[in-house]
Amino acid sequence: MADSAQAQKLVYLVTGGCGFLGEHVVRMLLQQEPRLRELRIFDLHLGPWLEELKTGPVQVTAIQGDVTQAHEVAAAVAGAHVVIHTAGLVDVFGKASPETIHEVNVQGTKNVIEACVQTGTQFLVYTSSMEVVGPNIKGHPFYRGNEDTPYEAVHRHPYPSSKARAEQLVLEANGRKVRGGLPLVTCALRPTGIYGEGHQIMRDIYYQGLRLGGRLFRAIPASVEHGRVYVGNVAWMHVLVARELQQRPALMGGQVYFCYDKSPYKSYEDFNMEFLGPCGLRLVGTRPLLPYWLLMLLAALNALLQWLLRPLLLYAPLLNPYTLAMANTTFTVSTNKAQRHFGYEPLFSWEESRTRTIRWMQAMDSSAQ
Ligand SMILES: NC(=O)c1ccc[n+]([C@@H]2O[C@H](COP(=O)([O-])OP(=O)(O)OC[C@H]3O[C@@H](n4cnc5c(N)ncnc54)[C@H](O)[C@@H]3O)[C@@H](O)[C@H]2O)c1
Ligand SMILES: CC(C)[C@@H](O)CC[C@@H](C)[C@H]1CC[C@H]2[C@@H]3[C@H](O)C=C4C[C@@H](O)CC[C@]4(C)[C@H]3CC[C@]12C
Repeated sequence: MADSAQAQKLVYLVTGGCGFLGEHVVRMLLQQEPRLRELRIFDLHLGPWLEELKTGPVQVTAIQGDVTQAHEVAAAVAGAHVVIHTAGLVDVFGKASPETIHEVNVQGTKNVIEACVQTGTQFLVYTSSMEVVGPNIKGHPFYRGNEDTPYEAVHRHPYPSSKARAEQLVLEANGRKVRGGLPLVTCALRPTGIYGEGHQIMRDIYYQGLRLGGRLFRAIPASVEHGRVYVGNVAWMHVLVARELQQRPALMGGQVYFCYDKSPYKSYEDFNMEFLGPCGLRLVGTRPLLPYWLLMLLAALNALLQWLLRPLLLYAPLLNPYTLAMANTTFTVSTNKAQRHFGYEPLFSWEESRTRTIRWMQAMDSSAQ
């Protein structure tokens, strides 16, 4: 909570503050940012849990709004010192149209940038994604790369394309004069696959395993490493970068930082079993049970079914051509740029991250009984 020795004078705005990552960012700010006077939470869907936050010393303002509506964004941003922009449509399952994904992720980000410029907010942190880099459409591996590793970032899918364009807009906006004449200072954080309390995909995979009698069937070789990072550490990096951006604008302005911690390098499926195993699930097979060409055929059939059924219902399984290609392509990061630039160290160890996630899943499991 706030330290009396440090004046509580800053106003922060978190867009997407009721999402999986956003909620952790909101709670981390209230715990770790002593200069906070007001915390504004802007989201299309406000959570009931926000009410419990309004009893503390920091003024918590919940704002129901849409980032695609420029006037709503401008009203929320006006008077804020720092904006942390996490709001986005995270869809690789074909649930939303490409146009909607672009409208939210790109136009929404444009609206946030223009709101900062028009109202005089000087600091903007954008939640980007590993997918801005890859895996690319050619399936090139990115093995323990960093922010400077050369890689052919080529995207066709609406989601990574929208994140790449939004990140580019944020970085290009660095240095623009905001109202009052001061420069806008921006940076972008690129989480790899985030896990932890509230991760909807992990929840979906767990219930899929329950439906299959407690079993999951290996589809991806164990040798394919996929970067993962604990949500609490991603939230901590957002809080720290927002603070240090104010102190070191020349160094950090216009920069990108991968989000990382000590989570082990494993395949997507093996990593998930760190949490699903203690909840009673079993991963069948030491190597993929089906040949890759058959998986590709099944993924293509899922995509065809989704298209055929769309007028009647939303069919959006985990397996589609894009998710299969992603899961089957090594993408891991090994970097210390955030540590070098603003002293980032993970707040949660791998053991703590794993324990917290397991506890969340077991609590979910008991409520599902
Ligand atoms: N989950 C991951 O593994 C991961 C990895 C890297 C980056 N990211 C990025 O982190 C951010 C948060 O992702 P998440 O996993 O928490 O997703 P999420 O869907 O749980 O949260 C997104 C939040 O944004 C809100 N939102 C969506 N459209 C909006 C709109 N038009 N106006 C206002 N609010 C809107 C949603 O209501 C939701 O609360 C996204 O920008 C995503 O691209 C996520
Ligand atoms: C059905 C099997 C092939 C199964 O293994 C599919 C897993 C698949 C659903 C996930 C594999 C990799 C995930 C993505 C990755 O963790 C990074 C992401 C970036 C982030 O910005 C949004 C989420 C995601 C695209 C994440 C989505 C699920 C996977 C594709």
